[in-house]
Amino acid sequence: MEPRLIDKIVRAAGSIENNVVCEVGPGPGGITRSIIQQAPRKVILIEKDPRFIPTLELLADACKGSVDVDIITGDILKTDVSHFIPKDVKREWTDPPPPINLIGNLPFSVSTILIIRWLEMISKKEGAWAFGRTRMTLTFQKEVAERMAASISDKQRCRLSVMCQNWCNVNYKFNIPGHAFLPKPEVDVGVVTLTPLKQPIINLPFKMVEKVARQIFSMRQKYSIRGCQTLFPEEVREEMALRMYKMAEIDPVTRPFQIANGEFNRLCEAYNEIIKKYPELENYDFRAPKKKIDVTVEAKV
Ligand SMILES: C[S@@+](CC[C@H](N)C(=O)[O-])C[C@H]1O[C@@H](n2cnc3c(N)ncnc32)[C@H](O)[C@@H]1O
Repeated sequence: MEPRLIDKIVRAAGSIENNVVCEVGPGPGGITRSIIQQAPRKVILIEKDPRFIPTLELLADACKGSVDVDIITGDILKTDVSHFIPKDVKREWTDPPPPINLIGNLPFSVSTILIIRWLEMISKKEGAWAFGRTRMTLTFQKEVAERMAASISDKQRCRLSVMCQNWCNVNYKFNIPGHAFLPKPEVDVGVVTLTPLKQPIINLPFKMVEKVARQIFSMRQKYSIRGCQTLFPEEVREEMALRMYKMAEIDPVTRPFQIANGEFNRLCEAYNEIIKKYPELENYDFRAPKKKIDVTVEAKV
């Protein structure tokens, strides 16, 4: 990639001088060189492919004495970066973000899985988020970046938008044309920065928010209550979904992409109330092989 574009990705992270920078998937170190030039306090490189490690070691040797570089051969999906972050950079969650930056230009298939995994860690304040509201700068396929940032009524709005925006401030910085990369991807690239919010909009467990958002968006073009019904077994589906919409004061004919995050909050809170009352419904999974659950709605209301 052109040096100008590499610098642009690093600059999207803001000032990284004196920060601890964790780069995921450095490859032969294109972005790493640009990171090192900004005088960070420490650089942590996590690269899965051992063939790139000797080049990264040469790079680390070249800046010995000026920047401390840790090289970890491993899969970011299985690595807890918190082990490599100095303890003194820890901040309270409500403080401004700690001087830590996670930066990565990973294959698209990895970055999309990674952001979901990281959102769950943010929700639990684990890993890099045990140090406070650690910021991320990552590249995604342009369409995925657009979905992450999509606001209400945007045609790209989906479960990923609700999930990302529930735990983070999503800042879609800019696009990089696919032809700027080697090998050339078929699609353009979107650079996104995410800063965890002090308070999530929906303050409920990650898995529950994910389940409600997944089912509601499962029928994108239909009334949102149709997708919501799939949160419940067939016998009680219509009754329970209607109850959920009444409790949340949402019009059942609203389409999924027209539901704002605050309204999702009311829907998730209503779902939480319903499963507190009917705990046997909590593990219902529309996608699992069918089995009958004994719920007598009338008797329990
Ligand atoms: C698209 S290349 C980008 C290289 C470099 N960051 C750049 O921008 O020029 C992606 C890099 O991520 C690495 N990678 C892929 N999956 C990974 C994973 N799960 N954990 C860590 N690194 C990974 C690949 O080996 C490769 O070096």
